[in-house]
Amino acid sequence: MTDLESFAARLKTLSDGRASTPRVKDGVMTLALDVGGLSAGQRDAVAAAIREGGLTVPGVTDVRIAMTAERKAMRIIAVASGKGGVGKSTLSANLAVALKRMGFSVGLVDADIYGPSQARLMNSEDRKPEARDKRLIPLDSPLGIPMLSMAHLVDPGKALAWRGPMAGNALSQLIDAEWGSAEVLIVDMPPGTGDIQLSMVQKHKPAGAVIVSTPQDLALIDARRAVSLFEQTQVPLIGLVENMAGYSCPHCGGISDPFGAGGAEAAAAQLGMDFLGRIPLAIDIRVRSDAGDPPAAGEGAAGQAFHAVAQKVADWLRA
Ligand SMILES: Nc1ncnc2c1ncn2[C@@H]1O[C@H](COP(=O)(O)OP(=O)(O)OP(=O)(O)O)[C@@H](O)[C@H]1O
Repeated sequence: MTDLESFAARLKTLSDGRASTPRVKDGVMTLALDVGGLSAGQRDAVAAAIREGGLTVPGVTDVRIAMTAERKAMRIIAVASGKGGVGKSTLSANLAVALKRMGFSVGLVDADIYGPSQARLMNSEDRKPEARDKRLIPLDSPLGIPMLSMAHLVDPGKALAWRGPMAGNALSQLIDAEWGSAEVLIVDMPPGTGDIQLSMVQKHKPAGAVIVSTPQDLALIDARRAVSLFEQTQVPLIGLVENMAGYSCPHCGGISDPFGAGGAEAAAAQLGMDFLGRIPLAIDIRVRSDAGDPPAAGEGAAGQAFHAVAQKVADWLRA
């Protein structure tokens, strides 16, 4: 076996079968690398390993890699609620995880500029993204979902006192980052229906919106406001998710409905929207979210509820 042949055999492992057979001419090694489905970080790591390996082949002085990928246009899904604290971030994280498990190439943006929580939910705190050609490179979270949050850019616990345009610019930097081959970008929107939300929707034109609400009347009134923001901007509504529905007492097993029952499904029907499902109010969801371990990564009851919602979103994406 020649040195080049033995490198070609090693290349299979180095590139996970993504590289073509290398050719060498006048000391220059050339090969093609399929980077479809890889994040920018993964792509750079594979290319660096190939380059390093290629230069060990006697006579090779340069390694040129042509990266190829079947690029699909990335579709933004905005996850929104009229009011804060209803579980929009929890749903966004779990939706991203569940869609990835279904085979979608997913990215996640925490657009909640003033109260970012995705770094905690996805266990990627204390990390800083790099930038290339003035574009941010998303971080690879432990579950393999590239993501960006304001929490990665500012010191934890430091309050942001930004006016609308500054916050809007920061948000655009997160959305316009180097998302590589991500086909779906889940954007956890800031709560409310003000200027920041409107500018984001007008500028980045989400392919669809998922609205989250608790079954409570007040939350539903706010959810209607979010619906109207997307209707006014002609963003298709994928559907409504009812979060914190039906609490199962871990002691007696009885089910209670602290925020009422069935309100969100009725509201979805009134608004002519699809109802995407119900996520129970469960201690497990709160505990796992705080621990950076999204329930959708597992098989438990809470995970199943998120998977059922994600399945409807996947059907919408494929339709
Ligand atoms: N179904 C649920 N069961 C139990 N706890 C939940 C559930 N959904 C969310 N929580 C908890 O409620 C709190 C608020 O959730 P989350 O941060 O997702 O809401 P949010 O709408 O994104 O809030 P904000 O607008 O402030 O960012 C978190 O502590 C979260 O763990």
